[in-house]
Amino acid sequence: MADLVEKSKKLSAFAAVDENLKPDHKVIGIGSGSTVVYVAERVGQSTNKEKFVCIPTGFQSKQLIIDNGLHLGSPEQYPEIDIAFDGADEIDSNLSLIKGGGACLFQEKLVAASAKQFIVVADYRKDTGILGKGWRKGIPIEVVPMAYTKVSLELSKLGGKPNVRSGLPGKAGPVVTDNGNFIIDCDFGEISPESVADLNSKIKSLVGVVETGIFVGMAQKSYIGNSDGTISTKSA
Ligand SMILES: O=C(CO)[C@H](O)[C@H](O)COP(=O)(O)O
Repeated sequence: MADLVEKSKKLSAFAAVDENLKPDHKVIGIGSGSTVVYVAERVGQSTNKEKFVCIPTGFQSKQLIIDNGLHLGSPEQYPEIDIAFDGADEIDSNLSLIKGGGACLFQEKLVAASAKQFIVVADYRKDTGILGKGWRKGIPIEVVPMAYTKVSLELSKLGGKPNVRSGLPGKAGPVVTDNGNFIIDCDFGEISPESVADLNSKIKSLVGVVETGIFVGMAQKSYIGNSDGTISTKSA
């Protein structure tokens, strides 16, 4: 099972890079997580790799770029990105995503929003069609630390079950993001594809919320590695 999942991650990542990375691309967004490890590996195998500048979505992503011998850039230097690749925690039928399982959602959204093309790579477990169906930990929401109780209260009023993400066993107290903030995981149950944008706007409007892990209308194409060794693609 674990081997099948790993193979499908690699399959999706390699196919996404091979089919979408073009000779005229210069600035590439590299996401976070275990699937993107294979994206960075494939980009690093490119004969053109010297001319790429790669923009990370967090600390792990930065290390992947360096370890694969790629040039590192920053979002400040490159507000326009030719193409970005990233993983997802769940994907719905409209290519809306839950992201932030690795607590990198702010920079992931910044990079995706700066990219002309945003491609999602994932194994077959992520493609459930409905957000909240397979990913039961809740929507990751990055909040300014001093606002976490206020935001939690308001998320409850919106019908969610908020939970500040713990840093245990590695750290006593909450997870602290690369930006010095907390993550609230808020369970809203299953979210129909039609109501995702509205829920996202409501969460985003709460004072203290830096960004949500709901990505609506951002992914242009998904590459899903299936358990039988095939790949399914979908375009928005
Ligand atoms: O959003 C993310 C990190 O914040 C990741 O993209 C998401 O968690 C998917 O990770 P993986 O490829 O390991 O399943």
